[in-house]
Amino acid sequence: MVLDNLGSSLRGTMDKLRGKSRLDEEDVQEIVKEIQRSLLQADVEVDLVMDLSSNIEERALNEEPPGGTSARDHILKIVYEEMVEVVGDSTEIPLEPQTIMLAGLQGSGKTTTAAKMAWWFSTKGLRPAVIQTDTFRPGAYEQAKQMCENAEVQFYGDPDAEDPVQIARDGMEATEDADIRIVDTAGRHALEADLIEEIEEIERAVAPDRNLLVLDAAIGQGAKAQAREFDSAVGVDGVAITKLDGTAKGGGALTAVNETDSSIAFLGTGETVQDIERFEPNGFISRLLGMGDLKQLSERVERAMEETGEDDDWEPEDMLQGSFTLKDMQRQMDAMNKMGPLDQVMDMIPGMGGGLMDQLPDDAMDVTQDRMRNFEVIMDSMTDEELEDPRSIGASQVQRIARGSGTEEETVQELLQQHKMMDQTLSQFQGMGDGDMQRMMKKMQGGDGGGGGLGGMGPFG
Ligand SMILES: Nc1nc2c(ncn2[C@@H]2O[C@H](COP(=O)(O)OP(=O)(O)OP(=O)(O)O)[C@@H](O)[C@H]2O)c(=O)[nH]1
Repeated sequence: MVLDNLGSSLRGTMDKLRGKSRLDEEDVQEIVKEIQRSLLQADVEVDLVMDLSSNIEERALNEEPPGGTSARDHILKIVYEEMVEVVGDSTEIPLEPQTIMLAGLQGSGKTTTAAKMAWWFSTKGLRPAVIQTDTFRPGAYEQAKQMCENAEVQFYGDPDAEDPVQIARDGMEATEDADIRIVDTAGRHALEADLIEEIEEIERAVAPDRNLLVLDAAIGQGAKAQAREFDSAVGVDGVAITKLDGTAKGGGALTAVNETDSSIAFLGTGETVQDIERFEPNGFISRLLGMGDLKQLSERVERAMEETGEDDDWEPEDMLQGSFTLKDMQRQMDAMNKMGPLDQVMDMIPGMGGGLMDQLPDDAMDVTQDRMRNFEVIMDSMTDEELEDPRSIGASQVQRIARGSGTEEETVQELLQQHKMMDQTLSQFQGMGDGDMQRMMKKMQGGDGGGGGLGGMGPFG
């Protein structure tokens, strides 16, 4: 993902601050240097890197950390806030009738993004249409038509017409019934005057409510000049970054957002019409910095808690004291099942990103739906004593449980094996720093009140 290196290199530096309550000048300088190195490697433009790092340095040295905050959390918070400042809020895209024009360099992914956005709007209950004005690239018409078919959205184009401005006008008329009209334009270099004149004319013809600049995440230092030119020609209200699934550096896109004083609207993460995400700045930066996507996690947890209900007797801390019983596993499976795969959930917890899950055996947390269902039936056939103390289950009990649950003895063994692996895995998390895990488990239980789930937990708590 974009700027991935920043997260990992920063985490290494941050980890050295564990246990410290104050930052000295040397700490701050080391961190700032690390940030500069990562951003420059990711192709973020030099001036932006310098501005960002000097803001971070100044705040880290002058701001008093709130009482009880560790040095590490304090600097993380500052870095986070400054990065969020650069990417800005998500571009406002109201769910109401509107026209959006896409502009960008050749091959940046405009046509693909047009169809993806149309699909996205259709999932929100709106009726979108794509208007294809690209007469320049042979194949653009067919590609757009095909993708719109896949997305099951209306499409307008005219493979025989030559004037993109006329196509745009005709397209607006032909798609009158649509709520959302997405106007795709030909790829152009912003520094070529005639091409810029053409997009200005299309803009006048369709009078869009907002213009999005489509940028390939791999765009490097050229991003700044391109963004500036498009902005002065038609005005850039937001940016769609494409190809984030590749090994792109992403820094150019960040520069463009900063240069046009706009914000990110959508992220493209693949070639099919569904590979689009609405940009969400907090989650994006949290993940970038390896702090976990707290907002997303809290939403998932809250949803799971609503569905699972609470269990007052259960103390999540018990799991971290090494007494992870089959009953705990039952509850965990239930909650995790509702939240999504455990490795993804773990990735969203602060301090747990950083490839920690990668170090675990692949199947340590692999409880698929089918197995889960089998496991549930098996556990129903166990006595309370067996659930509390799985080690007491011998060969004859395995036989009995298998018969009682109508499953194979092998499956019962598998369950016991799975439990053992989860138990071992959890014991690795014991004594984790900063109480992150404990707090998260407690919150997952809704144990300390505060309106449910992780909602009340600040990212740096
Ligand atoms: N992997 C990946 N490929 C993408 C993504 N978005 C677009 N592409 C691919 O990038 C290539 C160019 O995308 P197009 O949508 O044709 O780009 P365009 O900006 O319309 O191109 P022009 O009309 O030439 O300006 C195509 O092969 C797309 O499949 C993405 O998010 N991920």
